[in-house]
Amino acid sequence: MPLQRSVVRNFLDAPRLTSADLSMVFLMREDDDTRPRPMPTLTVREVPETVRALESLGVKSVKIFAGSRVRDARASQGISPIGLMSRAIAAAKKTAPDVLVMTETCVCSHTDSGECWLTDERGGMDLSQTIVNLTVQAVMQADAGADIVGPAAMISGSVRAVREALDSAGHKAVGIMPHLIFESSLYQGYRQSMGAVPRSGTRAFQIDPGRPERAVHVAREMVDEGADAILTEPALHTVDTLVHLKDKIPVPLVPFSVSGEYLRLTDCRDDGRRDVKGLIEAYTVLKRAGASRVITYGALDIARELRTS
Ligand SMILES: NCc1[nH]cc(CCC(=O)O)c1CC(=O)O
Ligand SMILES: [Zn+2]
Repeated sequence: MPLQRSVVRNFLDAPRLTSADLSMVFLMREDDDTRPRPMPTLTVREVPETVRALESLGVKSVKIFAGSRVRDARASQGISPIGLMSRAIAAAKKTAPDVLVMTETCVCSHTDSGECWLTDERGGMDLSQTIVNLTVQAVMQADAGADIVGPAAMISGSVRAVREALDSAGHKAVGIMPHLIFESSLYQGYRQSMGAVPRSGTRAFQIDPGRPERAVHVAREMVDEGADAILTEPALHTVDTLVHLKDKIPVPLVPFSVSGEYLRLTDCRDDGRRDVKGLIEAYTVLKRAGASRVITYGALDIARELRTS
């Protein structure tokens, strides 16, 4: 029977997108680094006011990405306890202890090659040393106050190694949400902004979009290794996988709406902000599809928009 009476219709309405569904992305830069970038960035000094604005609008979590100015084959600055990542985490946590802080845990913003892996003396992939770097990074991020770390290199065994390292460092309460990444052209804005363009031109371990069964395999492996949740990216291009995985794996799925999605689905407004209505529509789809949360560069502007609409 058609639902004509609006009181009945409203009663049965699906839940709408709210600001609590969203996680805000911070791409960090140093104060004196004014190089123009395709994506919005943030300095540590700007973290407190931004976190306060997010919290007051109901956005309860942030995901932080940060690189190093000095880069080498070993990503040695990536594990610095006084690096940009540590300072950003500490600034957010000091301002608002109840705002959940997630991080990216990867070497591509710390290597001179822009690759998500370290090289050995002969220039080859050194996966075991890459994993060591990731474990040290994860502990350093947890020491600074991170609630959930995010191994993003898609290296088999890295989630387990990070779990073991966090546990032995006394960070049993810190969660792990690894990135499940499909190959895509939508990462350019991010890579250019972070100086993380891979020298080889590709990311060795990302999922070939023609092989979705591989995503299921990798997701299972991540859960077996100790993942508490899984981040999928790009968000819209993996919505089929999200729906599929929801019945297959026992952890929450959190799409990451990447730089290319932000740049393509928003419009410039007269007041300098971006029109985020297209993002709101897209994330409503993700919520319907079963996303537990959505990580997005638009969280602050969407929260403002939802408040007034
Ligand atoms: N290190 C993996 C990583 N971390 C963040 C992004 C992309 C995020 C975005 O585009 O917003 C990627 C993918 C990649 O560089 O291949
Ligand atoms: Zn990486």
